[in-house]
Amino acid sequence: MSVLKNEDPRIHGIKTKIRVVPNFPKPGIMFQDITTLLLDPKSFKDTIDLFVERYKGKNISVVAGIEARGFIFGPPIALAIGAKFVPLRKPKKLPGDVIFEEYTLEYGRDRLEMHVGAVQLGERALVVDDLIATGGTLCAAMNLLERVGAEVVECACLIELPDLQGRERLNGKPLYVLVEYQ
Ligand SMILES: O=P(O)(O)OC[C@H]1O[C@H](OP(=O)(O)OP(=O)(O)O)[C@H](O)[C@@H]1O
Ligand SMILES: Nc1ncnc2[nH]cnc12
Repeated sequence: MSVLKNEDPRIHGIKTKIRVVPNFPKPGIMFQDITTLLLDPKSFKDTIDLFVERYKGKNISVVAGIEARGFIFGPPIALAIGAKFVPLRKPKKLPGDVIFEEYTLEYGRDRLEMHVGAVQLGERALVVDDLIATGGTLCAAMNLLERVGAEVVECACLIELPDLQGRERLNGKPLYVLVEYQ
């Protein structure tokens, strides 16, 4: 993990709680495991607090969380800033009418779906996930929101893998991350 100048002192604690598992789920992947962070209530709370401090008062009406790990961080952020939470789900999980976007991953292909009617024209949205790798997932999430006329204010992730240059797929949308893993 890199140490950034002037970074919030809580970030160091957060970094130490993320476990890196080599060769999972495939050879060559350095898997960033946030389940170890969740075992430490202080670091978990610090993570949520840092996002809430950034987004409170920014007039965000919807937090869109990406399945599965965006469902861990998105809802507490949404509650704390007074926004609704919209789950962006993997295929065939949502019971109502959906729109979908397909994308490629560091280790495969997938699709995200969103309920029609969950987000209205003109809403201000924050997209939340645990990690950006190639950026395909966040790009698909933003496309879903923009297709229904929402404004994506920012994407927020706990971890960025900068070597994979995922930011470049976000079409200039701002991305806020707490931790970079080189
Ligand atoms: O930037 P990208 O290359 O698109 O990759 C990032 C995505 O990969 C991981 O999820 P994964 O698809 O493994 O699903 P899971 O959370 O259901 O395990 C991670 O939680 C992000 O959602
Ligand atoms: N290296 C990684 N660790 C955890 N989740 C990921 N999603 C895509 N790449 C990942």
